[in-house]
Amino acid sequence: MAASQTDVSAISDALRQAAAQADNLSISQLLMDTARVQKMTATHQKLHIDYSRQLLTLDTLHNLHRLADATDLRAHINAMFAGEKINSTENRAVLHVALRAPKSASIYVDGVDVVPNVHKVLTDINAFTDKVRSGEWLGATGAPLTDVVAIGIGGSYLGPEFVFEALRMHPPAVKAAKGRRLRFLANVDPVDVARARDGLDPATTLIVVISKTFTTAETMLNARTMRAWIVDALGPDAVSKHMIAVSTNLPAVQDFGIDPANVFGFWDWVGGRYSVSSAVGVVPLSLQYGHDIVSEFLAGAHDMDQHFRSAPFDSNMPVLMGLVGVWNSTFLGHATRALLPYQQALLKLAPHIQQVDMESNGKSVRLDGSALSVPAGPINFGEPGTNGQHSFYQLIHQGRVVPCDFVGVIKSQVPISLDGEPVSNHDELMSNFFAQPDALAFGKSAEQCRAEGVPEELVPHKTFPGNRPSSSMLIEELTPFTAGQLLALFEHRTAVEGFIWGINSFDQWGVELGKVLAKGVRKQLQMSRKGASVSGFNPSTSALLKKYLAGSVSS
Ligand SMILES: O=P(O)(O)OC[C@H]1O[C@](O)(CO)[C@@H](O)[C@@H]1O
Repeated sequence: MAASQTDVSAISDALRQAAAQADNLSISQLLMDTARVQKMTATHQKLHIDYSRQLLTLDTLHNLHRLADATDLRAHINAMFAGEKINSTENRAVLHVALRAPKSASIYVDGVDVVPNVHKVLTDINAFTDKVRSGEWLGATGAPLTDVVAIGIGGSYLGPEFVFEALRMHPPAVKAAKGRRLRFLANVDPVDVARARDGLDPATTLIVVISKTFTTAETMLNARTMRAWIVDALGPDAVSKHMIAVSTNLPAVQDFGIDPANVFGFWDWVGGRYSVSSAVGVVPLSLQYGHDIVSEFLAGAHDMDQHFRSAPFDSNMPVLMGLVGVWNSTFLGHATRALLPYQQALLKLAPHIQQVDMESNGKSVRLDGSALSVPAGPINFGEPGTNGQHSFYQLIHQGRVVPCDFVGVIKSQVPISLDGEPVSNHDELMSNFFAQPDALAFGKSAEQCRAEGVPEELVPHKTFPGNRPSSSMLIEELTPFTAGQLLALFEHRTAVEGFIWGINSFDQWGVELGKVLAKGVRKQLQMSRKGASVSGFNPSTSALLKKYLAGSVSS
């Protein structure tokens, strides 16, 4: 891709100069400019975003768009959709968009159209999950399998859990899930095993082992643990009825003892954290909600893919959110950003986006291996409102500056209105959604405090500096379709930022070292349980290990 380095440097210089003067800008004054506010909004179907509370002039926005052009953002997006191997350190295409493409589409990797295979797997999943849901597929005792434990971690867990929670109270999903339970088992902590199977009966439980590699230590130990639970209760032959898998590693699944007929595949061009639209999400979600609902979710994600691919950048939601992210992170130097959905059904959005964004853009080198000279991906965190208000909002109002992404829903999935209350419960929630961005932007001056009669010694404590940036997104209603749009929107925001920074957002070498060191510790614990002394570690780790071994039992 032939980005002009001269242009990029010149535009970056202009943006750096604007950032150096950003302290002179006042969000409250910028917000009085109606034309600017109108310009800094975008609507796509049932999604609307307002980023006018960013510390950003129209000139700077223009320069961010120039930066997008100079870094060949359009070409990068096209390369991703075209199946080019843009994950260069793993020599892989990045095609989660193919997972939700319609049957009529064609997307090629190494000269092979992948769309027919995607739909073949979807058809197989539909057939299998229909059988389980209808009671045609029975467990070893002849009982229907009403409960599902999905074992997986990272991308093989967080996305499916986000969608599961987003739809849990959506009335059609509630109806479709009647009589069924879906649990997730991610952590290798035995407490998580106990929590996942608490109250479940092996005779009515289906275990779905989800792992792209089928080598992830946590998932494999949890899978062996749950296999033992099934075998102890129902005998070894029960495994074929009670355990299925989702993986790209068929031989390893077979070695584990799962019937190859009950394995749903995907492909190396699906990154773990981008895999919720593959069998990784589709199998557990279809078991719970049925494939009609899951199809709507995929259609929503596809719709956002199309918007991302074809909308002009000045109305392209993922691009606009990405440009804001680059401005805040690289130019204004904000190390964090918060994702604050005012919607309990989105309680797992922030944990999922944490992985999508931080595993993707938590990088310090460019694609060519040279060191990045500017900070890239920020620390992402978040919590649903209003819970977060009673947790960490103190800091975001009066402590550090944290750019915030507020997400609100117009129509509640489960409206409640009580006689005698001034507003409905949802309006109460949304009062906070509208108030918080203004509290961050406008703050409260010492003069306002004094005018309210605040004692002088308390004035500094009760003053809010304001001028804190945020964006607000409104979604008409949270449905499978809009949940899919939302997922793809945040996936593509991350890609936009990574493309502009010139990093590889699709590898994750940073997770490897800790896994390797854990192997050495595991070996030491195994030997020490048989009496060997601790050796080969630094003094701090040795002392901690000895304390652990002295205080714990081996089981
Ligand atoms: O699906 P797998 O192969 O078990 O991997 C699980 C997770 O582990 C990672 O490789 C590293 O944490 C993630 O990228 C991935 O989502």
